[in-house]
Amino acid sequence: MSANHRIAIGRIDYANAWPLYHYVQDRTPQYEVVYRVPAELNRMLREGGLDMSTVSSFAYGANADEYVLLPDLSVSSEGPVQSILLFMKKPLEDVLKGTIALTATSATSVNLLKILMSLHLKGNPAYITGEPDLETMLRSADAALLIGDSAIRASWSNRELQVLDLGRLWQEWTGLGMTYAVAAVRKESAQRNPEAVDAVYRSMLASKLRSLRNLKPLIHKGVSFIGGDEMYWRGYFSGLKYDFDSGRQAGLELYFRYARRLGLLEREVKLEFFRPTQTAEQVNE
Ligand SMILES: C=C(O[C@@H]1C=C(C(=O)O)C=C[C@H]1O)C(=O)O
Repeated sequence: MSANHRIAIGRIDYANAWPLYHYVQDRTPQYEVVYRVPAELNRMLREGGLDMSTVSSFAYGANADEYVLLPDLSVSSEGPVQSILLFMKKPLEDVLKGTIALTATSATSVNLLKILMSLHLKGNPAYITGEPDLETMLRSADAALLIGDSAIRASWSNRELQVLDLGRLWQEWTGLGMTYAVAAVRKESAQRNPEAVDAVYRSMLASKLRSLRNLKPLIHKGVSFIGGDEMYWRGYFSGLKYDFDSGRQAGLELYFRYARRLGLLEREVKLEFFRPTQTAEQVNE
């Protein structure tokens, strides 16, 4: 991890992050990309096993002193997200005082659920955590929270269950968008190797712009790797937002304040950004 060595980059191994990485090479002289679920990336970045990664936005909040954010990159939604879903086998009023199984792969969404349950819906459920398998989870709980590709697959094959989309619920309650993942760099890595961080940043920005300009390659990848049809994937990628503008930052700051109120975060979070040599506009030209 010292200067002139390849830096290690984490990549969320879910469809929701594809636009940020689809055109980013897995290995260059400057960096190497590692694929994992968010909880694993959160841990690896915290322990210094990665220099930079897309991580749960909650994990940024918990370690904000150690990280800086790459500007203009996020995984967000303004309303329904379609892949952060609470599957309920009982009516909501029972779930509010029942047991909810949480996926062990997440950090943002499990805490978002706790915020919504407690502050918005005035519930007080018990929580258990397990592997993201809906059938197993619902054997010992009244509802189960899944994220990412597991949530997408489960939404296709469990149509008898009631489903709450947490992005939709958050927006109905706060009027704001929600940011689930951000791109964070360890401060020491950004200081030691700014050129490599800059190279990854430019490459991710370019990937985002190219992916969103023409969704077809991602839509085809979704159909062949995960299933569903082209219409589903067009709707999915159109519903997700990948910029991190001031409105989305305000949504995330509100989430951090609620998380702090519930004791889920110890400190107030201030968003701090890496200073790239090129802006998003310049990459776009
Ligand atoms: C949009 C999603 O957001 C993901 C949710 C995360 C979390 O809950 O910690 C982390 C990364 C995001 O990519 C999703 O899972 O579908």
